[in-house]
Amino acid sequence: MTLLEARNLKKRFGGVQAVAGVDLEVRAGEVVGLIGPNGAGKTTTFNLIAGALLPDEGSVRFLGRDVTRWPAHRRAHLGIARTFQIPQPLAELSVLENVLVPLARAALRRVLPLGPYRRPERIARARELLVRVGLEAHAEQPAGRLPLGMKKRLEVARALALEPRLLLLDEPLAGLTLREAEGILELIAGLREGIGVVLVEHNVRLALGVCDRAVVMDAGRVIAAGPPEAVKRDPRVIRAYLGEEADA
Ligand SMILES: Nc1ncnc2c1ncn2[C@@H]1O[C@H](COP(=O)(O)OP(=O)(O)OP(=O)(O)O)[C@@H](O)[C@H]1O
Repeated sequence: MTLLEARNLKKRFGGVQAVAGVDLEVRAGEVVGLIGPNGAGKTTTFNLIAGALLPDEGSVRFLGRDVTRWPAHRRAHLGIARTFQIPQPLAELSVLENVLVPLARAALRRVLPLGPYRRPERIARARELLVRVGLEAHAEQPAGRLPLGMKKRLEVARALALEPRLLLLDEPLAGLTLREAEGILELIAGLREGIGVVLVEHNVRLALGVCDRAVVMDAGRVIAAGPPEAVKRDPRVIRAYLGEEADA
């Protein structure tokens, strides 16, 4: 089932054509890697899908509806959740409370009786989400004191609390040690059940290891798209990545 269909997206900032006609489709049950070197236009494309930016041209359809001009919060209500490259937890609150906040928001959206903020079933659900992302042992700690790798896991739990159909992950591996990154990749691989995931990542090798389909961008355009095995052998991808692969 197709969740997201973006067609011919274009976005210009002054003299820079950041996105120059991008098509992107995401189906339920797949992780799509949106890959490309620095400045390729990945973040801009991500923001056009999340609704943080509006395109100059092109369209975004989600669950069969045209959401091209919708603001981010309306898209979130319809089922598009995102994480941020730099995690922004409510630092003074505990890890558990950080998940309770979006759970209360999701209840509000579904017009369920909101009840007290800490109702037992909501706490149970928050704990389940913490188990899912491997943070159950840290539930009572202040979120601000978690190391970066765990803050990124918390971001994922907070996004999952909104019960999204599409989860957008903005460079979840940025700034992590290789070991932390491998842990997050394992977590991402387990997320795809029933939902679509878009993973923005500039490390092509790591991203290709986890995605079902890769969309590779360079200079605002899609230069290759398909299963990771095919994309890896694509001469345009090899050319765009020669420098980067040498350092990776
Ligand atoms: N708000 C903005 N104002 C001006 N130029 C921008 C803005 N956002 C992005 N750009 C420019 O658009 C181009 C694409 O940037 P974008 O951030 O989408 O690339 P990216 O692939 O996500 O790169 P990175 O991995 O470095 O984040 C770059 O040349 C960038 O400088």
